[in-house]
Amino acid sequence: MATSQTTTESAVENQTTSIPTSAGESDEQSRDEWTDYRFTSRTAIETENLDVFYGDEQALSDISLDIPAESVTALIGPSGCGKSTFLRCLNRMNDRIKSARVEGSVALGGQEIYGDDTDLVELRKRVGMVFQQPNPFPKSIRENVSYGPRKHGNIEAGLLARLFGNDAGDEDALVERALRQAALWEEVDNRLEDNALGLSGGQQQRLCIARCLAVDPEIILMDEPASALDPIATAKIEDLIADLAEEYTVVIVTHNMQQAARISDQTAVFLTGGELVEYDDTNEIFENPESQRVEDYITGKFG
Ligand SMILES: Nc1ncnc2c1ncn2[C@@H]1O[C@H](COP(=O)(O)OP(=O)(O)OP(=O)(O)O)[C@@H](O)[C@H]1O
Repeated sequence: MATSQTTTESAVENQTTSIPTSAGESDEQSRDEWTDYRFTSRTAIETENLDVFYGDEQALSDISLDIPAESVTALIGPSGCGKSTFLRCLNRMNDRIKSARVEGSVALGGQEIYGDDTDLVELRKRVGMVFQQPNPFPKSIRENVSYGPRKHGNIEAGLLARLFGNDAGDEDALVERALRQAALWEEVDNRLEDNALGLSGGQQQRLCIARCLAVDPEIILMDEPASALDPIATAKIEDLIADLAEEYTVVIVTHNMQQAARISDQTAVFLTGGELVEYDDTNEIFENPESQRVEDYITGKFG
């Protein structure tokens, strides 16, 4: 969790105190916008009236929701309903797609990210991303982890000092920390100079998570991070996600509803047409959904 962004954090605090409590707000009002007055923790991500188009095709329609910090939020829904598109809005990865047009607002810690003055490199450090297919660089395990901090000049610019205080070590300390956080250290500590492509798929995915953690993000976006992995590797990733949520805000796209039920605190259900149909505590979504369409989806009647 980045601790240097004092401005951001105070913005968050201001924002949190200005959110009305459930008293005085009807359920209908809060549900209208899927902004959450019941989750108690502070809001990490706030989207408002978010629309995304690819050319003339609308992929997301009027998405407003608040994502609480230091928790796991699952995005589920049938293929093509806009889950990945939504995820990519949160670190402006859609900017890289020529035909994509994003309208509306996304704020991180109260700070709008769709302004011309947003530093995209800084944004993507704050909001890391892990993809479906593990994609380590064809370099050593160590270089995979140290690449980001080196590229961004963080090692020299004080990331180590921030993470380790006066005992700031060196690159080794940063690499070890990230690999430990990604639950990979014990498996690779004696082969840090080996090529990362020699690791198993599950290890490669944890290495990609370590690479993301090494630049000290606040938010980790995961797009089906376990769908290419076997059940044992999947279980390790799921355990890791639970641990990460103690310190980071995790938003995960998954097709696996049992996985969403197991690992997430909140679940957002998108349905065809890029519509957010329901967003609630995960237990509510799976045990007591409000919408018939959501019930039909999670009971496998379509999708
Ligand atoms: N780069 C792109 N260019 C054009 N259209 C796109 C692009 N990416 C996504 N789309 C379209 O936007 C819609 C939403 O796609 P998206 O990948 O966000 O859905 P999804 O719910 O993540 O799907 P899946 O579960 O199959 O990964 C789909 O109709 C898709 O064809």
